[in-house]
Amino acid sequence: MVLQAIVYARGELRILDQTKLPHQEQYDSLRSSIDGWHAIKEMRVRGAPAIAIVATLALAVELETMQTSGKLPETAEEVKEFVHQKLNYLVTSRPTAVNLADAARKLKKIVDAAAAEKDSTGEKVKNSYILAAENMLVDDVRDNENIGRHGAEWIVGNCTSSGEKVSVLTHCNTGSLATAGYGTALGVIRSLHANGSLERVFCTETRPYNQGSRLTAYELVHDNIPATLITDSTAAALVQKENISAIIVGADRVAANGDTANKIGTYALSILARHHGVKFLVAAPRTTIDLATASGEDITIEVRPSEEVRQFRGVKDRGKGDIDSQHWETISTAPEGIEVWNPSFDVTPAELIDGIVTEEGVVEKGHDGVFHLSM
Ligand SMILES: CSC[C@H]1O[C@H](OP(=O)(O)O)[C@H](O)[C@@H]1O
Repeated sequence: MVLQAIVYARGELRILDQTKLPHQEQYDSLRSSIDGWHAIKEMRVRGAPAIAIVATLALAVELETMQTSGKLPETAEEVKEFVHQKLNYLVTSRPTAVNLADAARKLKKIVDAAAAEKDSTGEKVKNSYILAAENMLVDDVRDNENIGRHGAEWIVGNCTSSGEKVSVLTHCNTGSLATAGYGTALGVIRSLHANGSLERVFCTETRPYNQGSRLTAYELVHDNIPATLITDSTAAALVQKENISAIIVGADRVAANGDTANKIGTYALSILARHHGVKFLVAAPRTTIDLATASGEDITIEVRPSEEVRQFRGVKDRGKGDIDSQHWETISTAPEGIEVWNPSFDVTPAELIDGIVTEEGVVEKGHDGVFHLSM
């Protein structure tokens, strides 16, 4: 059965609460942009593409409900203004990933055009928004499958001698739980596995939110892909001792020069890769490329609550099938007095990135040593 983090039908949106995984599969209904904002802020849904899709679909559900309950404003201008206001609110949920801001920019243009049409109405503007938001959901899965194909071909062509299987290392979660489906870096890994080229994937636990041990491991077990979970601090020993052909990660924002913001710990992996002569790839749809941001220095890095570091959310396993939310325990692992710095992302400089895998293909640096990116 395909793993679905986002379940959408016109007027209805449900998300798999990722704070409960891997032990509990609970879907939450989102009925408004406020519901969407909180789901993203609380990381019940996370991952750059998934954040954009859930936020924009939450507003689509809100608009559809307004119409079915007779509360949708009559005029095109009023609905256009409402959409602008709600998108401006939604983009404040998390600052680093660019996909939501990119989607908001595109959707504002779409509703502006719909509102400018002769004899436009509130309903016409609403419909233009909903259709565009629904298309983004469909486009994301198609883009991820193309990313997977291009990335797998590149790795086989550049990281192995003919016929050899590859072992790769990945960080955080970039799969069906971070997107509308299939995934970006994990999509490349799925494609390697599907074409028989994957020996094994190693995934880091990705402290402090544990996207790797809780989410990526969950996806790999679900898909029966040969995988080994390691702590973040084991990565260097792994690359030193194992034949790792490539390290492949996702992205939250790729600046115009190729500098890439991704989950904290990514920069360290890029240094490790370069030291050992291992290829380092970033996999992301072009909606993650932000040409308006010149370099990584200009990317806002989200700093999250210190409790995420101090505390560890564990579940008391009382035997199969006996786990539910009341068994969740939050165990404090550090004294209150210690100061905590908890940046959720870091920036990997373009010079340490060997390729950026997009749905159009793998972008490598030119003879001038720089990436030439397009959106
Ligand atoms: C497919 S993009 C996933 C990207 O987002 C993750 O961050 P978070 O879990 O905090 O949303 C991580 O940086 C992944 O690479």
